[in-house]
Amino acid sequence: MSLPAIQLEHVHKRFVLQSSGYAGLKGMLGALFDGKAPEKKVITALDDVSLTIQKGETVALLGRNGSGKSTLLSLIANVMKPDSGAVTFPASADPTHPRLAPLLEVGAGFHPDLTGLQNITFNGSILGLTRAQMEVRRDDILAFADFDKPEYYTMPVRSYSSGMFVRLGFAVAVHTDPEIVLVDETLAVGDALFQEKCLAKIAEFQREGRTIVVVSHDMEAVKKVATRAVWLAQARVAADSQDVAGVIQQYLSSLTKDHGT
Ligand SMILES: Nc1ncnc2c1ncn2[C@@H]1O[C@H](COP(=O)(O)OP(=O)(O)OP(=O)(O)O)[C@@H](O)[C@H]1O
Repeated sequence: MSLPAIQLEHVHKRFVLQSSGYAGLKGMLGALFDGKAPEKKVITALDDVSLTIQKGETVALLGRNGSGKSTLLSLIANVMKPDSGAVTFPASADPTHPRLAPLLEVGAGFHPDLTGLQNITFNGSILGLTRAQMEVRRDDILAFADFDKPEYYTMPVRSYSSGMFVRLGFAVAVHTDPEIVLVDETLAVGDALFQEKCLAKIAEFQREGRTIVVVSHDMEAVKKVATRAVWLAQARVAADSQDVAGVIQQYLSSLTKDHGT
């Protein structure tokens, strides 16, 4: 049996919110005058979640708003740490830092004052590739982003439209030879044509046997692309199976039950 691509073991994640009725300085002063400490609200986003994802699987995370899907993606993307438990990547050459394409907040690693061209190497280095590796990919990245005007390359990215920004961010992320691809479907990238191109790229990643984790509320899309579905409910895994249609059915019937119909 080969080593898993992603392993989550007994992962817990909580968020602590300070709530004093007022936010910021006003809240602190209010609390001082009232003589009361601000109240704390603890939100459990993930509660003892264990998952083993094999190389080449396309896993869809399903669940209602607030069930913990984005938190789970952020932990895999290493933008957040679990409070306890472990997230590792045993099949990767570096089991703590695999090559990831986090298609979550694309362009988040761009420096606003650098040009598009400079950001390709800058963002690439954040995603684990050398300058030389990014330079080889540069023309493909610019073509993928539909940057057909040379002035786009030399403008600082702070003057890009939001569409140009995410197109370049997406193009860089998908050209980093990722072992693991993380997709948040709420990411609306570019126009309909560009979205089609993104979906085609994800299908290519699947054919190449890369590991994909996708968060989606679009059950038809999940049925088409996922090889396994994980339903999160109230911060825990409620169902996990390669019978994707079966997990969707369980999830959807829980929604109808909750609405009393
Ligand atoms: N940075 C944060 N600070 C405080 N609470 C947070 C933070 N991020 C998430 N939460 C809380 O953790 C819980 C899980 O949130 P998460 O975004 O993971 O859910 P989700 O399933 O992705 O929801 P959605 O379908 O709406 O995107 C929610 O109650 C949310 O309010």
